[in-house]
Amino acid sequence: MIRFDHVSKTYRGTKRPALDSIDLEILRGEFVFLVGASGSGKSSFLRLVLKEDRPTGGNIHVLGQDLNAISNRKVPYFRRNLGVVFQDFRLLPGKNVFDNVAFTLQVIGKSRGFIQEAVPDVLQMVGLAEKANRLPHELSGGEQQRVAIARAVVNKPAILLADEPTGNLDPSTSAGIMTVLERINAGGTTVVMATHDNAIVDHMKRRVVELVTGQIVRDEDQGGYGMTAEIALQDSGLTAEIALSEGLVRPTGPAQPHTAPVRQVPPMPSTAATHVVRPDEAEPVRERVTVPPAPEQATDARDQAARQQRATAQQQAAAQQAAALQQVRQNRAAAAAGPAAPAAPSAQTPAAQAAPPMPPQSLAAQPAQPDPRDPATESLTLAEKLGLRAPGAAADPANDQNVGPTT
Ligand SMILES: Nc1ncnc2c1ncn2[C@@H]1O[C@H](COP(=O)(O)OP(=O)(O)OP(=O)(O)O)[C@@H](O)[C@H]1O
Repeated sequence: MIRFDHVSKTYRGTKRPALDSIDLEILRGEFVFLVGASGSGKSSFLRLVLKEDRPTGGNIHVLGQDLNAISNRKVPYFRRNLGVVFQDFRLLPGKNVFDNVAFTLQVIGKSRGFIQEAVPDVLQMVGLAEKANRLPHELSGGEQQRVAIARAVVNKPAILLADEPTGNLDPSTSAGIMTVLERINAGGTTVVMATHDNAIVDHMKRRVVELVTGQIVRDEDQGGYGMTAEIALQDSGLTAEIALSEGLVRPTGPAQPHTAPVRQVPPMPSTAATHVVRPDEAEPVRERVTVPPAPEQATDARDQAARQQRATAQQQAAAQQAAALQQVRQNRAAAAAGPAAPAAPSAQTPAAQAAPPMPPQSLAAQPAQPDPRDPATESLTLAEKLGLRAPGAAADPANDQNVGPTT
């Protein structure tokens, strides 16, 4: 469904790659959390999947297509298979809920009849059937995000990419959003979600892929948020090499075959739920959701072997990770206290002992660098970013489509 082979991305004017030889395979029906400190490469990963950007090395396949082989002209058609949700909702302020969702379908030329049927269906699924006539500013943040999700999935994409969809929401509203995303995933849509929300990741127990300075340092079934993801890179000087050498994470090899079963979850109530649905609480979904055919199949045997391998490695790594993290924190505290208070030796982890303490000066070595964004991408309209219209293509004056730039 999504396959990265040795994929690297180095932005113009930067030396360090944002993504550094990534190998990863995500199969149909999976729900994958992408975690990692700020600047670790999560959004870059999502942008590459969306073909919003080009890798500087390696190959990406999405839905069986080699992204290098898709011409710019065909990108909007490719993107119709993908839904995207952002932290900041990106709704059209002058359009009501119904029209915000219908917008996607209008742009790709769906009939009025189809729209009249599909939009209420999807609004029902996200629990907003009663609010179809509201304007975005008349909705709560969680409701606005559900409109954005409805818009992203109304065309029944095979893949939903979500970049910190709960980033602006309180915990209980976030839980409601996750219920919606689980429901969408249960309908067969593969969900890849970049997040800093440790509570959600820990609670949902889904596959977790962790990035440190552009490298995958952890790929774990039913994983938790993890420890390295809690440490802001700018604050720690942590790199993938340090994380690996200190045993904070276990090394990962090339992409492993992996299959996640598609689960069924209950229908959404008309108000946001404050409870994240767990697999063992699942009931059949009522909404009409298209399950796209699997472009590739992993065998049960391969899947089991991969899961077994991960489970064993996770158990072995767990104790080591805890000890190593404690050592890193001790080292940082000691370094912050200055030379009069050297780091206390610890018998817990040899690797952690061998590693140099991380002084606060290292923070300056990796400042947050909001490097200039690619002007070509920045100038895209919302319709173009959603992949609904080819970049530069004429907007339909009958519809309010010529919006954006949106960032
Ligand atoms: N268009 C760009 N031009 C130059 N550098 C960029 C660009 N986009 C991202 N970067 C850099 O690439 C690295 C990875 O950024 P990315 O946005 O992928 O990280 P992230 O994990 O999504 O961070 P956050 O959690 O803060 O959103 C960072 O060092 C960032 O400054």
